[in-house]
Amino acid sequence: MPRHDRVAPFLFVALLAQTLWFVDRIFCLNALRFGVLGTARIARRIVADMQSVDAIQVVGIASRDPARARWYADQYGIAQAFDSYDAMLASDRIDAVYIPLPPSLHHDWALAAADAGKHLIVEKPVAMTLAEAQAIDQRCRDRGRQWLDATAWLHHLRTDRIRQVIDAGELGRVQHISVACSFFEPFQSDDHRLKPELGGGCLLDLGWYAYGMARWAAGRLPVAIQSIGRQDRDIWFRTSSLLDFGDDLTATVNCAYDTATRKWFEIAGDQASIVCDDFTRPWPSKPARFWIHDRAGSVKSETFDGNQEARMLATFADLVSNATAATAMNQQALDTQQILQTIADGIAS
Ligand SMILES: NC(=O)C1=CN([C@@H]2O[C@H](COP(=O)(O)OP(=O)(O)OC[C@H]3O[C@@H](n4cnc5c(N)ncnc54)[C@H](OP(=O)(O)O)[C@@H]3O)[C@@H](O)[C@H]2O)C=CC1
Ligand SMILES: O=C1CO[C@H](CO)[C@@H](O)[C@@H]1O
Repeated sequence: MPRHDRVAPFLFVALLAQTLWFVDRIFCLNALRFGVLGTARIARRIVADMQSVDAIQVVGIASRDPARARWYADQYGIAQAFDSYDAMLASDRIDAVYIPLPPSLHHDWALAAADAGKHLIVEKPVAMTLAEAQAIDQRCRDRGRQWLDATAWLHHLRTDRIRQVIDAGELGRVQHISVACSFFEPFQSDDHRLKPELGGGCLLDLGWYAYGMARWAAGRLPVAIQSIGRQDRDIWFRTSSLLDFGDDLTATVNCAYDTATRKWFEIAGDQASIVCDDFTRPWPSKPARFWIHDRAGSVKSETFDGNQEARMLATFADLVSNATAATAMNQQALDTQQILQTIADGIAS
């Protein structure tokens, strides 16, 4: 056989593979097709982050108000505007939904999404109660759908590095965790954070980060919690808690709407402590960072690039494409919800 006859089939296959690769890149054939429920403020940022992830395509947005959905779609380059949340869930052009609704609506819409065969990313807090969060988890498992809470700091490269520092024993034996998250009064008019019926209050909002951070650092649920709190306008404006994780590990956690913006933690070991002053989201225009203070007083710092939201979204797309549940992340979310529930029940009684 002449040489070119032998080479031709290989050239053809290579050309075909390259063409398919280009078609896939241009038309995003394998991308996870996302729809967004509601026109939340946070969705503007997350939609932009979704649009930066190759494995994701934002194909629709739904609103209670069709004109608002249309405006939002035009403004943010989203192909389809849906006139209602139900219409979007009924669409077979949507594989997954992002749910940035007020907390009291997360449970019902997450169940509806899973029932409609959608994978889902639900904003924090996952739900109002542990029972609701567990129901979402169970329903997704029953329907073979993946879910994740949008707690982006857990996905930052910095967070992986902090875990490494702890696991490598650089802090020695970890004894105490301190966390504080706050900002001074929700300022948007009509903010769901100020409305008890929509799940308002600092405990579900900022407590999700603060108590969740303590659970993440400890790697388990506390065995006992003591809390005090202050309410204003029927919602939590401040809670402060002492958590006992057993085995001589404790934490103090504060979340509030009555102090200026704070988002810091310290994990203290018997050899050194690690301090981070912006763990929920890096301060604007600054690289993500932390400091390790050792017992001799020397300090070293590390900084990190990277977009935690984009990394979270890429992780989710990967989980869906591999049909793998986010088991550890889901457990972190359920445990966080359990801690918040215990605190709310404990202070209220
Ligand atoms: N991960 C993060 O960094 C952040 C997370 N969040 C979380 O995201 C969620 C949304 O917060 P945020 O962006 O402030 O929300 P917004 O108040 O800006 O928007 C919520 C959207 O929900 C829809 N909605 C449906 N029913 C109601 C209702 N009864 N009242 C009000 N809105 C309703 C509305 O869309 P429409 O009318 O178009 O249907 C509205 O635009 C919360 O769970 C919050 O905790 C918030 C900020 C940052
Ligand atoms: O999740 C969020 C990010 O942080 C904000 C405060 O700075 C919260 O209010 C919001 O709900």
